[in-house]
Amino acid sequence: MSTPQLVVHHDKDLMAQAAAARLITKIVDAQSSRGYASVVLTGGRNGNGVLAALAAAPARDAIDWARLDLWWGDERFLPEGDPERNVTQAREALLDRVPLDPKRVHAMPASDGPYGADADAAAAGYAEELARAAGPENHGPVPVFDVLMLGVGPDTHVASLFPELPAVRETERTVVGVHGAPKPPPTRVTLTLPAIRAAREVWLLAAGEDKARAAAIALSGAGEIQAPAAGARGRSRTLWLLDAAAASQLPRSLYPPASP
Ligand SMILES: O=C1O[C@H](COP(=O)(O)O)[C@@H](O)[C@H](O)[C@H]1O
Repeated sequence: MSTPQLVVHHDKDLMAQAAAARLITKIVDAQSSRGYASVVLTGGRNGNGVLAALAAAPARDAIDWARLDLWWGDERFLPEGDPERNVTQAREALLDRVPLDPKRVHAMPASDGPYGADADAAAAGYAEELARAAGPENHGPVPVFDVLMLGVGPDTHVASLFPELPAVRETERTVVGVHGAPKPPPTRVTLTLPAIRAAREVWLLAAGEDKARAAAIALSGAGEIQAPAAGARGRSRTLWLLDAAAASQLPRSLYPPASP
């Protein structure tokens, strides 16, 4: 697993634009070398900020949208179309504006979907979908994602892995149902740390003052059960993309100081 690297941008808009530019390059590179790219989206303010910046970037047309697989790191287990669902927000920010192949858009099940209100069954169904997409070259039950993005919550949660809850302790399954989440809605579906760690690159997004404590805790040696963001690592790269406000409580030794 890779050691976290940090990039600190001036403010959250710049952070979102820079992350979007970085994502375009990654997707185009993967499509050029392998024919397709595979990206895991996150919900939350920072994740949706990156998607909105991508929608506004002229270079977005460099992406072959029909050869892009989209997955989700977690979902709020609510009815289809609910405005709080991560996929609904992603559609609004970007997905409805680009020519994706609907078969490659792998939304997590809704609470009125094929598994009804059973979040554990929905999680098992999504795990099967991931396993079906994993080729023999992937050596595991999930495809090797090119980039997996995670918004960092003020309590250090990533995806729907909240401190001390059972989901963050999961070591076998790739997707689990979450019950009693401290942030609404209480019922969710999430990738687990083993699934997250299958990604080539994991990008943690943290912008805003309310993320400063979480970033400092996760990057200062906390355990992943107490601070799930600390356990989110990519195989070849773990990148924290922050703005100055979110980086304000980090020890200066963790990133180079800004130029005068
Ligand atoms: O509920 C969620 O929260 C986190 C972080 O969201 P933010 O608004 O505090 O940035 C998000 O990453 C996750 O996908 C989402 O379900």
